[in-house]
Amino acid sequence: MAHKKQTLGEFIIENQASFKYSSGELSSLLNSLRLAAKIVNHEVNKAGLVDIIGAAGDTNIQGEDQQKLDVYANDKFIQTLTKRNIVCGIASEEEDDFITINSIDESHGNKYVVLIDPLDGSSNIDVNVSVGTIFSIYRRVTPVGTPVKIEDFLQKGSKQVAAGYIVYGTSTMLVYTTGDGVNGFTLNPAIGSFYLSHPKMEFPEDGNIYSVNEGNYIQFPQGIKDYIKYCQKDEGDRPYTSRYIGSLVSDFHRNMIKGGIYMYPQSSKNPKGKLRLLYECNPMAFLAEQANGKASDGFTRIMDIQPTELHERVPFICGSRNMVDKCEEFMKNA
Ligand SMILES: O=P(O)(O)OC[C@H]1O[C@](O)(COP(=O)(O)O)[C@@H](O)[C@@H]1O
Repeated sequence: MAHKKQTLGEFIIENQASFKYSSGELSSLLNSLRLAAKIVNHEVNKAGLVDIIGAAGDTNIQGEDQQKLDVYANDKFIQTLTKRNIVCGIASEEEDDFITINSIDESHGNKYVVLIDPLDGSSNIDVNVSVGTIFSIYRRVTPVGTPVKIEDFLQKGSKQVAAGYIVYGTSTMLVYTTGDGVNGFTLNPAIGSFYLSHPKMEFPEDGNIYSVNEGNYIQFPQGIKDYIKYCQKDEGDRPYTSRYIGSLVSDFHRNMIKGGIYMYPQSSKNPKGKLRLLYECNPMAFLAEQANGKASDGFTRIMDIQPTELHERVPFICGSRNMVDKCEEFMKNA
């Protein structure tokens, strides 16, 4: 029975049995993500003091300038996961292609792949606004004993076995699901342990917060424009409040606690939107659905979309169930 003050380590072990493939491997994998989160958190917290903010001087496959903290977080998560002989492959926003990881006995015996956005909200790193890490975990579909292949990563979101995020904000939290609800753990920096602070997190069915970069308004599809006008109309429980941090993890986290909707739609500049299906939208969609929320591209459930490329983008609408339904209604009627 989950209880407050339970550490993340204890919770992982205690809930291992409820996990479909209740072997210890997923628990060890979650524990290695827990360790990497602490290492990166330490660097994020002192970002202003050490030479870790600003551009790293390279660009990633998305053509974005890599920030030093992006690169640092990417290295730390990959190193931590690689050393623990659990994963057979990693895909990252900061890596052009997936990384094949062989098991220590060279038998390609590992069963899990991890997809990761090591540092989400990178435009906020240098200005001391909360950022995050997003992870998505699948069991491989190709035979154990063979090197991992692209099809192990291009699985529908509905096949995820676990997903979560770390938010490096006023406090550092790790929030995750293994398909049995969503739980949030807060890091006690004095002790260096994550404690269960937010058991069974749920999106309120309705909310009064909408999160979207209104700077792109004129480029949005008519349905989104109509929904934004609906949110702003002085009628009933509206106008809603506009809140946009510019870090998906932070906007999602706030909306899950208070009730709200986050939108990164397609636009004339980004015909497929900006966010990446595999390591941004799918994991947040899994969490949203496990927390009684909803996630779609305006028409299709995000976790039903069949991926075709590692870094593909999709329009993303996610949050309180009734608000996403309303937004979809406007999209369909536009
Ligand atoms: O600045 P924009 O175009 O509004 O984009 C902000 C969005 O892009 C993101 O930063 C994702 O991109 P990164 O993973 O490269 O940071 C989201 O966290 C955020 O919601």
